[in-house]
Amino acid sequence: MSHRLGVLLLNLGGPERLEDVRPFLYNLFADPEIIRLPLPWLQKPLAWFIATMRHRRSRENYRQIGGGSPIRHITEEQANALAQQLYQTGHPAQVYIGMRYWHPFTEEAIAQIERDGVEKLVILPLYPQYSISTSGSSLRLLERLRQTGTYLAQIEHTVIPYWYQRPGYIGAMVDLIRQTLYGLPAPDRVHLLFSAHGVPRSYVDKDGDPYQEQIEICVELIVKALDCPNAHTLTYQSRVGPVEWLQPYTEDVIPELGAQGVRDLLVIPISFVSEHIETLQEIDMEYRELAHQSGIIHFHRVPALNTHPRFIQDLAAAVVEANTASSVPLNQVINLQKPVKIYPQERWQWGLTPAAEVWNGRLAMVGFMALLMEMVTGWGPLHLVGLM
Ligand SMILES: C=CC1=C(C)c2cc3[nH]c(cc4nc(cc5[nH]c(cc1n2)c(C)c5CCC(=O)O)C(CCC(=O)O)=C4C)c(C)c3C=C
Ligand SMILES: [Fe+2]
Ligand SMILES: [Fe+2]
Repeated sequence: MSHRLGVLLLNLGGPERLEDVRPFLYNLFADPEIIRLPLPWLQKPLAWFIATMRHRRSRENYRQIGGGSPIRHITEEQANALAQQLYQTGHPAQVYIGMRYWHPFTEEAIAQIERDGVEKLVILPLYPQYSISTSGSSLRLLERLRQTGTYLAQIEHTVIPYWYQRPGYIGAMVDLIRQTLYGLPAPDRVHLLFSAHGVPRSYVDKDGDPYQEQIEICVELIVKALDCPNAHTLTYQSRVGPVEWLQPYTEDVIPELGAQGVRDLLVIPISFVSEHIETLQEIDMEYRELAHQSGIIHFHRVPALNTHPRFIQDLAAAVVEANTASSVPLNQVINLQKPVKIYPQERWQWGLTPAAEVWNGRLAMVGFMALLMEMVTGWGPLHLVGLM
């Protein structure tokens, strides 16, 4: 029995034009998986506020990479390559893209899946490692869409929650690293710097986010398969906001390596599978400049996988395996992450516990004073701690 198969690729999305930056940032910060507030009613005003304060700086970064994010374009190429690979291996499927914070939105993808009459859906986040803030956020949105009775409720679905350990993906990464490394004039002098996107430390320590563990195992698998004598370090980049994120920070380690005498550095972005602002601007521009200031003479970066054939073949294989194995439903994936604490604010809403009341009072006062102060003076605690 053959079902009409669909594959839904999940990704973050990015602004396509400079005018999109502010509404994109609003969508991102309005997501409780990205900023976790104990008070649900503060989420949207705060998102508006941060988007308003941050968009100029963020827009300047997007301007430096040509006026918008390439993430949609590249994800579309990945979707086309995946559809072609599936077709050629005898598993024809329609491939859809559902972005979390920009077009094409996940809701739009589900509407198209309905129009096409897809009967079985394989859900594939384009994040190799699972984080509450990325795959978790998208899957939770889908689960909400399922529970509210959209077309998703009527069809069979299965989730591939992470795939950081798949030999095909590891092999594709090793291919790309070798290509870049052995294209350099003195490969044996090169220090390998694996740079993963960070998350707040509390996601891992308090909420059980498996992200850090998956990143660490992934890097070890790559290093083992790479089988070369070069020294390597794992760091975390792109910190936003006041709280502590996973350490060590990329921007601290680059000067340390320079001080230790490293002169040749190869940066390997590890949590992204397509080029986007954090590779093209943060690594290629900011970290390059930092490296040169730190005495590192030769600074290079391994390109993102994009449509690397071995990578696409492995995604196709993962889809076929998921489609033939017993299905992994959305609610099971989300529950699997126990004791992950997701949407704490929903819990706050239900119970007017003493703790909630104390926090309500306390935070309402402090929060509003701070917001007012910033709005009036343009300078306040949020500003100081670097969210903007
Ligand atoms: C594995 C990848 C990613 C993780 C983990 C992640 C967590 C995370 N991100 C922010 C804040 C921002 N992210 C932004 C853009 C952005 N982030 C990722 C990936 C991960 N984020 C991608 C692919 C993109 C899109 C890039 C593009 O090309 O457009 C932004 C906007 C850009 C900027 O202003 O710097 C913000 C802000 C948080 C707070 C977080 C974990 C809680
Ligand atoms: Fe991010
Ligand atoms: Fe980021």
